[in-house]
Amino acid sequence: MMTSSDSINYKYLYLLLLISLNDFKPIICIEPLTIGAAVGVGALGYGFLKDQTYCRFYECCDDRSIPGNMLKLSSSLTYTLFGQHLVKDHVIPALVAHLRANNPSRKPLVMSFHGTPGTGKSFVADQIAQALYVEGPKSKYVHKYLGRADFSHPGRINEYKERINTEVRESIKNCPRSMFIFDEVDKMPIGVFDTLTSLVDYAANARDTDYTKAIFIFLSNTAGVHISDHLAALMKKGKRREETRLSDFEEMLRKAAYNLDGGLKKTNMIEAHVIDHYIPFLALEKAHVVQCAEVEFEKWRIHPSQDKINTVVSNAVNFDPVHGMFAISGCKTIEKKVAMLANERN
Ligand SMILES: Nc1ncnc2c1ncn2[C@@H]1O[C@H](COP(=O)(O)OP(=O)(O)OP(=O)(O)O)[C@@H](O)[C@H]1O
Repeated sequence: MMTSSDSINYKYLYLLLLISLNDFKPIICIEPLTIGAAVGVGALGYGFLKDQTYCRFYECCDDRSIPGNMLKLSSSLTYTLFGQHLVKDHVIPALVAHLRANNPSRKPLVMSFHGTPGTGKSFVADQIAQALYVEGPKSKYVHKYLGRADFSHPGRINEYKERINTEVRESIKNCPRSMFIFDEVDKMPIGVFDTLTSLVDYAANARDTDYTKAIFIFLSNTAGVHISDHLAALMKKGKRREETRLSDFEEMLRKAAYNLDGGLKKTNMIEAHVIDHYIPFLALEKAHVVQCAEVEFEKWRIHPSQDKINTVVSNAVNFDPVHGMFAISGCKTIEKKVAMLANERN
């Protein structure tokens, strides 16, 4: 049986129902938006957290994976690179200026390394990659091309141009702090870099991609002999090797790169002055090759006498017939010779 208090309760219930129905309308309207927003925020948050976690363990285009450790480079070049004072003196400041947060330059850094074989061009390029990227030269942001292997046929020049253009654009779009090392540039067909000029030049900074943070390094033997001749001439005049300066070689290198056969010949990259630094790798003398041999013996934990090291170097290295003081292949063959001797001992 229904009591009066029950009927009052029903009234209240009816009122409550009205209120909640009224309230329900906006809730019904708002709900899809609210759910959408919540899902969106959730997805963003998830993506952010996932990126944070992912980039903590895997390589990303960020400060953790690309620390740009110039102190590391400076110390590794100081202790491991022999006979190349010009490289130490100029490559590090060039990189430091380029990596500065408030770098006013509106173009990528472009350096061209020149020298005879085995003077340390690839060695230095690898050390730069090692210092800039946690993954070193194996970083997915370091792109290395070999003239002979990648671009050997003059008949396929247009294909090569297209490849360089596309790969460089895509790589920089993916990570503006990418590095490109073109080795054996002297073995590449003339004109192969022409399409690169528009990317590297000041005017070419596209709206959707930041090209200014990239680094390009060209390695070649072009003008290596000219460097040796000039160095020998300066030394004959009484200049010590360590007293030679970049200005003694720079203009000569620019002209030689433009005029001698190879990937940079007659390139508009030189005409447009987009190569910031021409770095000469001086031909190595016997004393430097001995230092390389010492390092290699050290790797095998063998400590031969100085006489023994001198003998190994004399047997392994040929000196250029013109000046008689520069090792023709620099330190290039020393690693294999020492490894062979070490294996014979074991
Ligand atoms: N100046 C140097 N100081 C110390 N080690 C060196 C030097 N030059 C060369 N080496 C040693 O010799 C090896 C071969 O040198 P590297 O490949 O850098 O020569 P390169 O100049 O690039 O020659 P190429 O023009 O033939 O490619 C290096 O890995 C390094 O161990």
